[in-house]
Amino acid sequence: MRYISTRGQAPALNFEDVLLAGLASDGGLYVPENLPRFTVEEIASWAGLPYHELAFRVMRPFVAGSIEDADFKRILEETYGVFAHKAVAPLTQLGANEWVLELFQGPTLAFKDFALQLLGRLLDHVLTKRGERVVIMGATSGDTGSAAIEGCKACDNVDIFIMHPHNRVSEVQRRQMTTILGDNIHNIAIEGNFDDCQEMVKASFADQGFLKGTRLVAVNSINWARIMAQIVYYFHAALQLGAPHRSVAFSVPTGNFGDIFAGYLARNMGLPINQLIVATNRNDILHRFMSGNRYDKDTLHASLSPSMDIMVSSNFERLLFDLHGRNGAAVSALMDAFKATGKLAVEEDRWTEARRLFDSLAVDDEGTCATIAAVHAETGYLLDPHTAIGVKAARECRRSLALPMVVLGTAHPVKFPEAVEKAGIDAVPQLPAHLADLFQREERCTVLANDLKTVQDFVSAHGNRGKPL
Ligand SMILES: Cc1ncc(COP(=O)(O)O)c(C=O)c1O
Ligand SMILES: N[C@@H](CCOP(=O)(O)O)C(=O)O
Repeated sequence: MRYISTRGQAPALNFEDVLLAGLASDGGLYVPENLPRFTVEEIASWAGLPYHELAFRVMRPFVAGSIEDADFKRILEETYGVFAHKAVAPLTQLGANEWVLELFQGPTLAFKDFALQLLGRLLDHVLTKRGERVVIMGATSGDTGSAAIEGCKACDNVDIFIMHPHNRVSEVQRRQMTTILGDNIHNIAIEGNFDDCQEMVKASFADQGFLKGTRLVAVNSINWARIMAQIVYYFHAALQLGAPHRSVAFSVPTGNFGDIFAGYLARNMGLPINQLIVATNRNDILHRFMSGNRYDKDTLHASLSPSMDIMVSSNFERLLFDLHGRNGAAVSALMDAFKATGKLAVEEDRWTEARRLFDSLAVDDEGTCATIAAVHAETGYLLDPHTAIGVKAARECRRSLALPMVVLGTAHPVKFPEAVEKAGIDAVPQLPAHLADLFQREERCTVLANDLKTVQDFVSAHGNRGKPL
């Protein structure tokens, strides 16, 4: 499998090189040159497989030629073996034909574990084979950071730098990152917002002089391997609900557009998905695009669903690439114009094409709390604020009551006690046993100004097991 850039100018890479990358050298994102497509018979034959075996079948075409089958099988079994639930991603029924896919059974209690526990193991495998050390720089609004640190903490060949917006992640999220101590783990609180952190990661890929020759790797969803691993659970959920002989709809709490883009790819690989709902909080640039063809930058607001406090949505570019007939020059021109003006719209027929599959809704904090409270009263089930936004959007935007609607349960409510309390629910859940002493653990974190050079100087001063590069 070869991977090409959405901007058409960077060299094509194989899976191993795309895993060890981030943004392409032309500023674009890597996508598979040709997407595998499975037949109805093939998909049907996967019903009932354990999660890691399904994962092998769905992802094998993407890694073939770079990772040996036997190694990949072993890595997948190890990755999903650490999840708390034996189904890995259990489905819980909320209402009539309405389900939550619990993606928070991994070690850091959010959907990021599905890709990042795998990414850490794949990096370890490839870097050990090559005898190469790398630096990772990642931006997090709360969940990617802890999952990436957990996934990479045992990798001898990695120094990982995670930037989060200072005071804009929940306390549980912050402690999940800052209490993992190791001389190759570096938490940075940036005096800015998530977009500032993400922009610094992207700018660092464009100019890597500060790394003095050490390779830079991404753990955010700009890294193709993140998206690849997230495709699997769409198959896992849909197969349990009658696919491929029946269509299924998904409502996806959305920020960087990575998770829902994985659903879009699952559909293009043959899974019958009839609707994808983009569920955002009040940071609603994607809802404004889906509902009115306006992708215009706005002020980034802090909300009760902090992981989705994102404005510039990385993976939207991957959708634009497909909407423009995979024409890199057209995407490059659009992205240049967006950088200059902060605004983007596409031709009417391309937007109509997107609307055939996607619907959207923006839900404010009040609507989020009301949904947590209503679902708790109806069923006793406690939603986290991100999943609550997905449920609200599913209920408002659903096209067919006859088809199953699956809401991606992207995080465990224990990570967001503030939203649970604001929803009027007293019984805030307990941290699971492996995190029970989280509030007693020592924290290590450096606060830095919202300034690229300051951050890059910090990375070059600590990028070799805490010592200078
Ligand atoms: C809990 C949670 N829900 C939803 C999202 C949005 O996912 P995506 O950025 O892939 O759109 C995120 C972070 O990205 C998250 O951490
Ligand atoms: N919500 C994310 C933001 C980063 O998104 P990513 O999927 O591109 O890593 C987070 O929790 O950090």
